[in-house]
Amino acid sequence: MNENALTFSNVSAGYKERVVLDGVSFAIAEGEFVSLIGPNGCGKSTLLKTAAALLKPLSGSVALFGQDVRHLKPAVRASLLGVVPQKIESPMAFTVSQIVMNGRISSIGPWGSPSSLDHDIVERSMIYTDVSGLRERFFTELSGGEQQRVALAMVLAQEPKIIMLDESIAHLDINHRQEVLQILMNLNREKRMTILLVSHDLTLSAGISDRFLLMDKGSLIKAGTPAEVLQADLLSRVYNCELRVQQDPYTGYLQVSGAQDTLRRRRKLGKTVHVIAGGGSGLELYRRLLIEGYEVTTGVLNRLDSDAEAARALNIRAVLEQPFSPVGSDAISEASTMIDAADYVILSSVPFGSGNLVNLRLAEGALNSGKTVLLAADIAGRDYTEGKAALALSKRMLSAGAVNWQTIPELMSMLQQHHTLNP
Ligand SMILES: Nc1ncnc2c1ncn2[C@@H]1O[C@H](COP(=O)(O)OP(=O)(O)OP(=O)(O)O)[C@@H](O)[C@H]1O
Repeated sequence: MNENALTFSNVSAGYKERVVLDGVSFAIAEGEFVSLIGPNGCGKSTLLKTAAALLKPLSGSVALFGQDVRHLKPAVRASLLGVVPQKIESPMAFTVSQIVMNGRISSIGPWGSPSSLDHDIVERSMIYTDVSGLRERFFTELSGGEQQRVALAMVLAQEPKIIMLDESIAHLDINHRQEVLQILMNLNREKRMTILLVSHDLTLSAGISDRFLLMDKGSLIKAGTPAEVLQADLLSRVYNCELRVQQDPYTGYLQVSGAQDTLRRRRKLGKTVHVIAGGGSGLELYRRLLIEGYEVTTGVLNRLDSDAEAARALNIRAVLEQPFSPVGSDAISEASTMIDAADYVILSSVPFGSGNLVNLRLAEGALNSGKTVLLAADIAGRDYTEGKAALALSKRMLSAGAVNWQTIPELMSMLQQHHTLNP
């Protein structure tokens, strides 16, 4: 049976007041090649820093080959784990060969001098990563991709049992990326080196990984084979955009795409969407609708509402009412005119109270005049009106043909389908 190389047991970790990792548990067996994926800011680098004992867990524990990382002496830790960071800082004076020799420090010791074996290992690591031609150059004067290859050479020289790479191949050109991946795969297959690769290239990772770990907002939300994790619905939800997963007919590997054809669609669509929002619930909707090429109008909003500020910043026409006032008749008639000119009316997940219930009535009017109305689901938890009037109104609208939406990617594809069928 495989021993676990890395084990996270219910780990929470973060920075000062900010908790980033929230109860993360997983194990990576020795010899596995695992890709860690997830949107920007979800906590991937924080997870790596915690694994390398650069961050102390607030609770839970991290073990390397069964031993708590915090109890390992630095030299032992370096013999088990090497991390190639996103970016490495180096004092001006270090040359490439000095940096790579740093990888040997934990075995040489602070007062020792490199043996011929150390020199051989450094040489081999530089040859593997194609940096031996740069050996006398100062590290800080190298390009981003060259620096990444030197950082990898340094970690290879460390000869650890696990290598973790934090998007370290992102800056490499296509040739060097293939080479580095080949080196990692050879180390993995021939020397049973365990690899944990933080990656934003899901297709590339699908072709080389035994398993994926998918993170979102500090939690590990799915772990499994590429086929188990690379599910279009799941990825679209986590990355908050429309994604497609297909199998390459020649290699059988999974390919994740979507950006190109949505990009092609992103021109002016000649369709207007009126958004009923408030309290910040409209911001992401405005942003996504504009990017997709819709004309957007909004209201009625109170003047100091954060959605009113967002609409102004985005040049979105908005019907505004005085701060902290219920929606008055002038604003209602202005909003009705705006809604008449729109192709769709979308209600965000705005809370309803007596002051803005009229917005829901405006949407009902639009529905009754034949417009497509899409309501954010689960209004019950946001209904602060007397007698749950908003909930009753939304039920009536749903039975008259309004449609519920759950997530923004789902809403975007509903709109897309609708205007493909009704150009
Ligand atoms: N030194 C720090 N101090 C305070 N907050 C931090 C620090 N480093 C990261 N964070 C925050 O922790 C969260 C997770 O960051 P992290 O770098 O782990 O994300 P990530 O998934 O690696 O992102 P990316 O894909 O953009 O590299 C982010 O909200 C980030 O702003």
